Amino acid sequence: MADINLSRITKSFGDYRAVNQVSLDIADGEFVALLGPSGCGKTTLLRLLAGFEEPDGGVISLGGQVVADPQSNIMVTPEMRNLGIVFQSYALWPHMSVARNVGYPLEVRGLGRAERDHKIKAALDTVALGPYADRSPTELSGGQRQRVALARCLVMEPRAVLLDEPLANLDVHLRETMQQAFLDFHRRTGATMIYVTHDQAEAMAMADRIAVMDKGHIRQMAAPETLYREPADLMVAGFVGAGAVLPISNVSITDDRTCSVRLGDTDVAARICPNFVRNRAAAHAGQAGLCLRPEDVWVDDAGALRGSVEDCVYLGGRFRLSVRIGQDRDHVLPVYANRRARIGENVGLKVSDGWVFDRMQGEAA
Ligand SMILES: Nc1ncnc2c1ncn2[C@@H]1O[C@H](COP(=O)(O)OP(=O)(O)OP(=O)(O)O)[C@@H](O)[C@H]1O
Repeated sequence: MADINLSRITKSFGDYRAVNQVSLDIADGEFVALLGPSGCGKTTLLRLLAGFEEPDGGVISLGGQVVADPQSNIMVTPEMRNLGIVFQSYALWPHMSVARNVGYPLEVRGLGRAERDHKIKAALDTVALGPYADRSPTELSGGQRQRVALARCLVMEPRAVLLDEPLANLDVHLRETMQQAFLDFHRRTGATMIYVTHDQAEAMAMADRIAVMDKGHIRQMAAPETLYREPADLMVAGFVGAGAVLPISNVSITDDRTCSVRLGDTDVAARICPNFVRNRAAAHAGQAGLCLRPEDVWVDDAGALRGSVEDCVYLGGRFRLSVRIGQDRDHVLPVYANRRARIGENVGLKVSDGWVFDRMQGEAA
């Protein structure tokens, strides 16, 4: 297994920059998700890593070895990069048994029967498919087929495993089971894994770190809980997790981590992005945004902050409301409540947390 480094990678198709100056360091054994909306460049980045595309500029290294550097005319072929790749279509041969599908890359490499059988058994055991060795892939469920594809990738002892939306074809229930299967696989093998998805819940559930992509750029790369609690910009705040970003104009900075913001007729304490504090001018120029997650705001009849209920949905165990503060149409908060609320009801609110950042951050990108 190996660490992976991308430095200022760029790739255009005609005039369109699908990947724009992307730099990324992935540690040996790390599970990284590439997350972003359709067309943001995730698959192109994965294909550049795999060697199916050549970058226009920048350097890609695997385990310290440069595998792509157009300036120095270096372009190592996909076979020589030794990366395992799993796509959403499993690409299994229906006329071969599960065991033969898994062992086929070893046959191509010319390994002897005994060594092959040993590796096939170990790989199938890793994905908990030992008893299915003699079956045809046509007799397996979608999730089991995807696990065969993983085992086939594993027998090659790849430097890293690249996965491109591997669960996209599976139903919701099976997706959750397979997320666990991927996590078990990662724990058992210690493989470096790079997982492309546009599903933020999937990325949050599995990855050590998530790189959020938009229009060919990486907007932020961080642990899921950091992306959720401290989004760097408006795109990340909106794409990762539920909640709302309220434009606010009145921020008073307490110290380099905390501030107080004016909501309705009340002052609310919040955490503030340190970069934003450094650029104090922006805080007063109407660029501030307050990110509130639903669990940050609860109905509390004694709360000084008051608002009018616009929507009420039962989630099981609690209700999720939309509550408008004052007359401003932008100031609608996601709120949790222990009781049902009437539309139009005036409720008190308690805000326990919030994150203030520069709404204009990254907008020029
Ligand atoms: N071979 C190609 N020729 C021309 N344009 C391409 C090619 N491959 C990708 N693109 C374009 O580059 C952009 C990024 O595509 P990419 O497949 O990397 O996005 P993505 O984030 O993986 O999207 P999705 O989640 O929909 O698969 C898109 O606008 C796409 O149309």
